[in-house]
Amino acid sequence: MQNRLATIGDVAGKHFDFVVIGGGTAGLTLASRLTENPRVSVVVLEAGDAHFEDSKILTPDGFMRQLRQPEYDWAFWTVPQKHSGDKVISWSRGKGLGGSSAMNFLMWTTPQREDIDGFEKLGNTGWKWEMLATYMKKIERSPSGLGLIPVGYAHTPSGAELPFQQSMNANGIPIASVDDTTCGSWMSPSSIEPETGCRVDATTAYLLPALQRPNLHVLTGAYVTKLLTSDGTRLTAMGAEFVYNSLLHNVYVDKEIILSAGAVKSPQILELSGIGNCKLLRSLGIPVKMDLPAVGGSLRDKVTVSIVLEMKEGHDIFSFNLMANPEFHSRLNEVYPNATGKFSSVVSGMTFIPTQALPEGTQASIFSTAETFVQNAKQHGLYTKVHELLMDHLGNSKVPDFEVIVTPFVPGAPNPKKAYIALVICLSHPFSSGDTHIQSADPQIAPLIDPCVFECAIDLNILVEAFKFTRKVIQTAPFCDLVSKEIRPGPEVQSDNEIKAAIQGNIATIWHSSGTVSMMPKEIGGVVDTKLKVYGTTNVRVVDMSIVPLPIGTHTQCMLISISHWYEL
Ligand SMILES: Cc1cc2nc3c(=O)[nH]c(=O)nc-3n(C[C@H](O)[C@H](O)[C@H](O)COP(=O)(O)OP(=O)(O)OC[C@H]3O[C@@H](n4cnc5c(N)ncnc54)[C@H](O)[C@@H]3O)c2cc1C
Repeated sequence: MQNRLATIGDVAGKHFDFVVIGGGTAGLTLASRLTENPRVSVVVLEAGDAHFEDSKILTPDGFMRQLRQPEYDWAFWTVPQKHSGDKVISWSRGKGLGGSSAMNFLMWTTPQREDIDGFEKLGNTGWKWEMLATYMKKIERSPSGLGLIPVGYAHTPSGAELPFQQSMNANGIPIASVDDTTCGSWMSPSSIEPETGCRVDATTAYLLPALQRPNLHVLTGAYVTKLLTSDGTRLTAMGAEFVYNSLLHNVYVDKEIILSAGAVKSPQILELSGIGNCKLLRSLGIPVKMDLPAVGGSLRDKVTVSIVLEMKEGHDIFSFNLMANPEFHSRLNEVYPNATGKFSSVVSGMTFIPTQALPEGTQASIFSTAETFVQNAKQHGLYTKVHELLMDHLGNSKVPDFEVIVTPFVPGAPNPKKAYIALVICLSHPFSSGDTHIQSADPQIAPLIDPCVFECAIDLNILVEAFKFTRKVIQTAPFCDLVSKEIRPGPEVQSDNEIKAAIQGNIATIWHSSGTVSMMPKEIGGVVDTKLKVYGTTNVRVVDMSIVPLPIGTHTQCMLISISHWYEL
């Protein structure tokens, strides 16, 4: 396969109809779609390596060995978060072919109708759930679908998922079964090959079946530093500049440049190309090509806090540390007689919960914080259309406000022979938003990432209540019978203030960054139009998570791959 990749000689100084920047989730899906037409030539420039047949990628739990490794992960950090005691947050993004789809947790969830319909309510005519739903069905290979992504259930869940679901149910949360809401408890499907149990990412699903096409050229190790644009009131991209083996090269485009470098790097490339906030660009000595102040703004990600539990022995709960330990394999063979391939941990249990499912007093406290937020934001002229939609979500019992994920992944398990489960509590629709901007004209210097976590108090309030609710579920049968003790943050954390401090001190993200090149009308902070074209340009599009203008309550890969199929070139 490696020898089907392009060489620098195939690309440098050459012309292509389409130049796709970033061979990640969206980029490879698009490149595959575009080259279905043999008359169209496409080059993909990917900064990272190919990683073909790499067990850290193919084995579902291999991401534990990828996280923060520079070969696989851009491994960014945020700036200190001032509403979380100046904590910096690890901000992983996949590097190499497949991008973040090669290092994600494989969870496959279709988006909530209201999330996608929200795109249209922001002024993006035509972006409706029904249209996207057609593509969601087409991309899945399942008993009902003929698409390229096999979607199914992993053979080896940890064993904690069903009892947790039953305890959720005992606390009023239904087992999810209906189509019009994601709310409820689910066994999560994964993007996984049923026979081998291997990960399926954008490389395996989209690139490999297309790689033999003579009109598709993929160059790895090609780090794009800027777009080459003509001058004029409407910018036209002539090509892109990239570094390969420490040398600068150009590639030229006849039709369109498509930026698919992800929610951090796509805005970085625009700013390095002189497209962004003119004041910032001038301050860094970058010639301004297009004053587009919203580039890099509206960054949102779903923050999380975890409750880590040590599980009792003798109940066949298999966390990552046990699954990886050969001592436990004979028991695993007995418990999972039909499992094929290597034993590998997966994330299978998730529950989406609206605040309406919480006790009445709790709901009242959340709504009172929300009202205070709205009043303050309106008073200071900071109340946006996005906030308005998030308020609608909060008031809608079909739309989840938080999620609890049962994960068997606890890095540094204190006792390698015991099972540990982390319940990851995740905010579904953060109100707080921040930005990511370049801090230097040097493309090798990482941009600053400031998600402004908890700037809106309502986010912290929801997480505190979600934390208390999750603890109640942990103490409910049958799940409580499996738990030996809470080891993080620990039973001493009880009052609201103690819980707040524990959340602020342990905050993480679920890596669903979006919004930094938002699709919205320009007047309200948009960077791309409904055809995903950058305002003021004739041939620059952005197709990746950065265009998603609202936080999405579910996991993002299914939605993004559907978008990459749907949008018209
Ligand atoms: C650790 C982790 C776990 C996740 N878990 C899940 C999950 O279980 N389920 C789910 O649905 N979603 C999950 N997600 C989110 C989901 O995977 C992402 O939202 C999605 O894959 C992002 O796709 P993208 O195309 O926007 O960017 P990416 O897939 O990240 O692609 C961007 C590509 O551009 C390349 N690139 C960047 N800069 C340059 C440059 N200057 N020149 C050339 N190339 C460049 C990168 O190397 C990368 O390959 C997870 C994400 C992460 C990071």
